[in-house]
Amino acid sequence: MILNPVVESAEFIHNHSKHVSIPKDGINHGAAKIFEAMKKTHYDTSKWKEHPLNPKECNASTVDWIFLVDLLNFSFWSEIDIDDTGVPHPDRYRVSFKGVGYTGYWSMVAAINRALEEGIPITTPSFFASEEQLPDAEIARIFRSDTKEQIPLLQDRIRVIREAGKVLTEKFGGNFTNCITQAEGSALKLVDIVTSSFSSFRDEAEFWGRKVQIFKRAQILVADLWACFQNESYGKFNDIDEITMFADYRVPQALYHFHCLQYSPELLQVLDRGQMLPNGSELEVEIRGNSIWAVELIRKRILELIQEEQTLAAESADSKDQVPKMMTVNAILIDFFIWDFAKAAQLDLTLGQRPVKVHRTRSVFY
Ligand SMILES: Nc1nc2c(c(CN[C@H]3C=C[C@H](O)[C@@H]3O)cn2[C@@H]2O[C@H](COP(=O)(O)O)[C@@H](O)[C@H]2O)c(=O)[nH]1
Repeated sequence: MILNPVVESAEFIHNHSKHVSIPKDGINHGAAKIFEAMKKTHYDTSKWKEHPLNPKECNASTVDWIFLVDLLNFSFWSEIDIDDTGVPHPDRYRVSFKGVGYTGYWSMVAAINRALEEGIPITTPSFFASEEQLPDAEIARIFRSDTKEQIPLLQDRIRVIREAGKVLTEKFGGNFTNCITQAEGSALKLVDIVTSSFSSFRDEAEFWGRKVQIFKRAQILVADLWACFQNESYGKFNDIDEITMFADYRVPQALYHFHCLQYSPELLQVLDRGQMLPNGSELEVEIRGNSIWAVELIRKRILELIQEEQTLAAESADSKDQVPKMMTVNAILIDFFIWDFAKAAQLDLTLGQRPVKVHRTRSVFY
């Protein structure tokens, strides 16, 4: 059984952190709230297809779509929209698709869907590998904005697109489904194949003299396959529960809101001033590593709550009653739930009783 290096890294970061800590009472309180809300909304993998921009069909071309989306799933915070309240600043980067204007993560997805509607095979690796078929200027046009702010890190996006297209074409027969086949049903093996084959997915840092793995985009790539295909076909994994939360900049903000993270006064000042945190810096690694560790603790606590419920139900239910089916809860569903909650409640997160801004790091890793 392969162990997830990200779990071990997260615990190491947690145990060596000076500016970020995890209050135990916060975990118990947050886990109870999240568990109740997940039960109420029957939060499971079927939610993935509900978003208008996520594909409804699940086949090999959906795998291409998920690969490209998670290849580009990084760095959407705006230099213009500094309040970031969820009511988008009119000038921040925005892409309209089917009459709806999208900002943040969804703006990138909207741009890809718009290109496909325009008949551009943007998700085909042999196409996006080729500068002849797809010049840089055409990639810039595909990610064009409704407003004066352009998509962040456009040149890096072009670079990672070319690298991924080249590696898929030269090493994996031009198709990510071949990577999935090589993983032989193991989510962790697929994360390992992705992070060792594509440098833009190798999201790790030096911390206290050792390498720590975060692997946010590689893990969310596997998670999106699992959620889309609902543990069937290209999304079938026998160790999916080993995947951790995805250390972005939005979920840490929500975890702080849920009292599951505690920040030092110095760190709070850095965030409040909107100071840039370099990728791999001590403060940034502490935020990301403790976010992963906090979700591991939340998951453990939720599994205890489910166990308590099952025992109670078994004791009180007489023979004919059906003991309620234990819902699947893993770090992926907790993460997706928190992220969707954070987007829906962004106003409250930024203006609430414990307002904290997202940390500002420019990086291709998240
Ligand atoms: N931890 C975590 N990070 C996630 C996602 C997603 C998209 N997930 C959707 C797909 C399936 C789920 O059901 C969600 O509906 C994007 N991100 C990250 O957020 C940041 C963008 O934020 P903003 O600028 O506010 O849009 C950026 O770092 C991006 O990489 C997630 O799920 N978890």
